[in-house]
Amino acid sequence: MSAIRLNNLDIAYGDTKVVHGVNLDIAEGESFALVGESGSGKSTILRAIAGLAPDWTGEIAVLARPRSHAIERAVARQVQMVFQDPYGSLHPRKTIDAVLSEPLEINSIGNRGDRVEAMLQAVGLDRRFRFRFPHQLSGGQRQRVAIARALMLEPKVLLLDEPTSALDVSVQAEILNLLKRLRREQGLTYLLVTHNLPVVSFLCDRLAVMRHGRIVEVADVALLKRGDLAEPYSRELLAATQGRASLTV
Ligand SMILES: Nc1ncnc2c1ncn2[C@@H]1O[C@H](COP(=O)(O)OP(=O)(O)OP(=O)(O)O)[C@@H](O)[C@H]1O
Repeated sequence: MSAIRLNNLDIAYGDTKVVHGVNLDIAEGESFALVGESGSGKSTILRAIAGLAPDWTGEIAVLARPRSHAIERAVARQVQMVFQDPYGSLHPRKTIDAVLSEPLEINSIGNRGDRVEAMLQAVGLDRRFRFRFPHQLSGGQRQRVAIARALMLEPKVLLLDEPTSALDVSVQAEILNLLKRLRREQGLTYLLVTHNLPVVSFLCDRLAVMRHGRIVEVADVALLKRGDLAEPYSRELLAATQGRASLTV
């Protein structure tokens, strides 16, 4: 089954169309990357799938169900977003316990304490972090909390918007390993936006290269690793990273 299917998707901000005619079919369990130059519309596509960019036409289907333009609670339970900046995405006055309990409260899910502790363990955080505030955590620990929050409702799909680019290089590797493990353990589907081709090689099965709001190429990661992308623009992008298409973590 498709986890995410986009059919002839156009997305606009006001009068300006920034995504043009995008078609994508991402299978359940797949890890898929969107790469391309800044402003090419990658994050906008994630926002539209999450219901945060309402001005779109075409079709967005999540787990084979077309989504509407409204915020849909059923979709929100199945698709969660993780943002680049773990500093900005966590409320500074809420403890980690409050941050992780909130999605459970909103959805009237009980047994919250146990669920919060189990999730802290799943993302590799000691239980003593439970009643701390975000400013008492490192950047990497905060991103673990952001990932934990996204997973509290046991979604099928994570939309990851540059999830490691705000972190130190050594911490990036830890978070990438965590994402890889969680995907395996929980059978998650990832749609990841990144500028970092080594991250794509490490974490993804396929990628789409975007330019000016359009997809120019969809390829298997094996082709990226071999430096064998077909389109001239994709090859330029690869050359700009000086051939760094693999990452050792
Ligand atoms: N809230 C907004 N209102 C108006 N225009 C926006 C808004 N958000 C993004 N844009 C514009 O939409 C276009 C696509 O932006 P988007 O953030 O999707 O690109 P991106 O490929 O994710 O870029 P980056 O890699 O720099 O994050 C850009 O021209 C951007 O300026």
